Amino acid sequence: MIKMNDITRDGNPVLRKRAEKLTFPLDPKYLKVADEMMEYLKNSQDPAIAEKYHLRAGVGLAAPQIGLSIQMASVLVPGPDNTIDLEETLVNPVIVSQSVQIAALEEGEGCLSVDKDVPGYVPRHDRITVRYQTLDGEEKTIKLRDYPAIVCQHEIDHLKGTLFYDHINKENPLDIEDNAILIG
Ligand SMILES: CNC(=O)c1cccc(C)c1Nc1nc(N2CCN(c3ccccc3Cl)CC2)nc(N2CSC[C@H]2C(=O)NC)n1
Repeated sequence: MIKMNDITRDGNPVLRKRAEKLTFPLDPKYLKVADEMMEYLKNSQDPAIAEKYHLRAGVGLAAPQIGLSIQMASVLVPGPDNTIDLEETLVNPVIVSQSVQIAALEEGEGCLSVDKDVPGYVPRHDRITVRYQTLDGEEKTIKLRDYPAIVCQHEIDHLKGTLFYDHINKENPLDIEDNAILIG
């Protein structure tokens, strides 16, 4: 199972590389990686397992965060009442359209690869359309908004070597355009 010491931390050059596109059929070793990344997210969201193995909770994990510079990211976004809003492993994801409307998490963003707390709004698009391939190579297009959209932008950033704090206003971290939507 993936544990915190398997997660690359800020400063590791792999987090600043553009990840390689994957070809299909996927090498079986990458299928295993996808399973392990999703398993990490599930474990990290289970208080008992997270405590037992000292896992930081996450709703997204990108392959560069476990040292693999490949275009693969898993997202597991819970909805209300133990529902699941989004559970998917995105291969070669591309944001094909995005809203002018800006949104940000009201509490800022955290990242499993960034140990320090970096306060500030991370301006992102409130709505996005993502085109990606599933693990069996099927092309899919999904439209996302609000929290799931923020999470996918954060994970797709990882595949381009971007970290969330790159987007924070350096002069005034709590500065964001007036009509930005703050997601609580
Ligand atoms: C600095 N302030 C903050 O971090 C921050 C502070 C407060 C609120 C938010 C909302 C913040 N922000 C933030 N909180 C999260 N979690 C909330 C808790 N949750 C979770 C925790 C326990 C069980 C199950 C679950 Cl589900 C896991 C996910 N996740 C992200 N991000 C940024 S996009 C990728 C995603 C990620 O997975 N990061 C590791 N940001």
